[in-house]
Amino acid sequence: MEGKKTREEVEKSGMIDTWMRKHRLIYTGATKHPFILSIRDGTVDLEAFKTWLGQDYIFVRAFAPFVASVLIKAWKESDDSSDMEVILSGMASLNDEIAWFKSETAKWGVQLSEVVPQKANQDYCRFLESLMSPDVEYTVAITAFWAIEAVYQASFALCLEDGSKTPAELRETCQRWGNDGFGQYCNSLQKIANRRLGKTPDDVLTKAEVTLLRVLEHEVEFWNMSHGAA
Ligand SMILES: Cc1ncc(CO)c(N)n1
Repeated sequence: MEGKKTREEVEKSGMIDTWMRKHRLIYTGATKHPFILSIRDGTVDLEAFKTWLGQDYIFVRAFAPFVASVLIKAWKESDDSSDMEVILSGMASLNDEIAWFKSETAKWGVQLSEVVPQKANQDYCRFLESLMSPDVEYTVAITAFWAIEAVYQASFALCLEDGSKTPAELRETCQRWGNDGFGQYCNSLQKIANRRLGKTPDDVLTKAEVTLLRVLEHEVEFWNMSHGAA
């Protein structure tokens, strides 16, 4: 029988892996959502895809300042100067991403000026804003940042696996988050989070775990906007 792991044992394997096992169900709910599975099996409703596209553009506009706030925390609090470069590379790709959203929405005939943020999106953006507060520890913020990116990486990578029937016109979208480079970037974020979580006091550790769960819940709700629970 497996006993409770000591703090020391958990640190060796990495807190993120431990939490992923512990919260497997909600993690799977966020990364293998019916909307993603519908892309993967080729049955996706293109109206649902367009809804996601317009809503995600709004999300990314709020996500960029959140990433900027993580950069500030890294600069002030990090014990490793290379953290900043990883976060900065993430900011640079967001610049690219915003341009991509503009051309992709134009391609699909989605009028960005007419997209109204839905409730799940508003809630998620408000949550991001709460994490931008200087009172939120760098360790908590970087854990959230990793989770937000990792959900998209895992979800879209699934649509590119052998045997997936992702429609040709959606492959570029899936590549954006499902490509190996983005996977490496998520691994770098995970390493930073693990390093920080390995030496954080218990109260901050608990805050980071709760924040991770909130991210996963918001991701599920976000997918639900386009597909499922109306
Ligand atoms: C909702 C959501 N989560 C994560 C990402 C990853 O950048 C995104 N673009 N949108």
